[in-house]
Amino acid sequence: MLRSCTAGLRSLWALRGRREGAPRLSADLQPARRLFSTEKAVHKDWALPNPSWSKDLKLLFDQFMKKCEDGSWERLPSCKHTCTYKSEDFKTYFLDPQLVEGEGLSQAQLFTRGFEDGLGFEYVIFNNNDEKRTVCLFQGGPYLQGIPGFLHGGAIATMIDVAFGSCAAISGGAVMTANLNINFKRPVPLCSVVVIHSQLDKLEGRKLFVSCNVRSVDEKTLYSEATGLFIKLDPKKSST
Ligand SMILES: CCCCCCCCCCCC(=O)SCCNC(=O)CCNC(=O)[C@H](O)C(C)(C)COP(=O)(O)OP(=O)(O)OC[C@H]1O[C@@H](n2cnc3c(N)ncnc32)[C@H](O)[C@@H]1OP(=O)(O)O
Repeated sequence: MLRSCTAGLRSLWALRGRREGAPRLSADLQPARRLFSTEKAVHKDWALPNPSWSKDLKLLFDQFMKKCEDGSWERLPSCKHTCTYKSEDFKTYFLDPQLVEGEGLSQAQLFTRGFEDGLGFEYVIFNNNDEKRTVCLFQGGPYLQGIPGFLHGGAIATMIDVAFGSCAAISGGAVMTANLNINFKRPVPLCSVVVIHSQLDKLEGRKLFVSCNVRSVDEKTLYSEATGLFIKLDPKKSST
C-alpha cells in the first residue's frame, strides 16, 4: 500500500512539475476573477475524471456512471464557484446585497475545489433520490496531509460534510450543517480512494438527520463513521 501511495505521490508531483512552467497562481487567478465578476462566467464541471485520478477512482466512477443509465442514480456536477439556482437561496438568507455585488466575494470559490488537479480534494458525488442516499468517491491529495502519509482529519470531516450536505439537500433543498459527529477508526492513506456512503435517517420538520460510513474501495477497511444534523433554511428568517 505504501508503495502505491508513494507512486501516486510521485505522479502527482510530476504533474505539478509539468505545470511549473505555466503562469503561477496569482496570474492564473486573474482570468478566474474576471470570469466570476461577469455575467458570462464559464462554469466548468469539476466532478469529472482528470489525469490525477487513480485507476481505482476511474473504475468506481465508471461503475456509478453505469448505474446512472436507468435513472436510479445521478451524478452531481460541481462548480468551483457556486452556480446553481440554490446558491441564490443562501445569498438571500445570509448576505447583504451590497456584499454580493461588490469586490468582497469576487474571489470566492468552493473550499473543496480550490486546489490544482490532484493536490487536494478530488471527488464526485452520486445521488439516489428515491433511496435518499449518496455515494461520494473521494481521493485526498498530498496537500491534505495530517500525520505523515495520511489524510488530515479535517479533510475527511470536510468531505463528510459535503457528502452529508448533498444527501440532506435531496429532501431539504437549501440546508446548513448544525452538527457533525465523527468517529475516526483508522487513518486514511494519503492519495488513496475512499467511498463515503451517506443516507438520510430521519426527517423531523426542518431537521434532517444523516449518517455515513467511510470505507476503502474493497470495503474491507472502515475508516470512519459519522452522524450529522442539517437544518433546512427558513426563508422567513435571516441571519444578517
Ligand atoms: C448551492 C451550492 C451548494 C454547494 C454545496 C456545498 C456543500 C458544502 C456543505 C458545507 C456545509 C457547511 O459548511 S455549512 C457551514 C457550517 N454551518 C454553519 O455555519 C451553521 C451555523 N448555524 C446557523 O446558521 C443556524 O444555527 C442554522 C441555520 C443551522 C439553524 O438556525 P435556524 O434556521 O434559526 O433554526 P433554529 O430555529 O435555531 O433550529 C431549528 C431546529 O433545529 C434545532 N437545532 C439547531 N441547531 C442544532 C444543533 N446544533 N443541535 C441540535 N439541534 C439543533 C433547534 O433546536 C430547532 O429544533 P426544534 O425546536 O424545531 O425541534
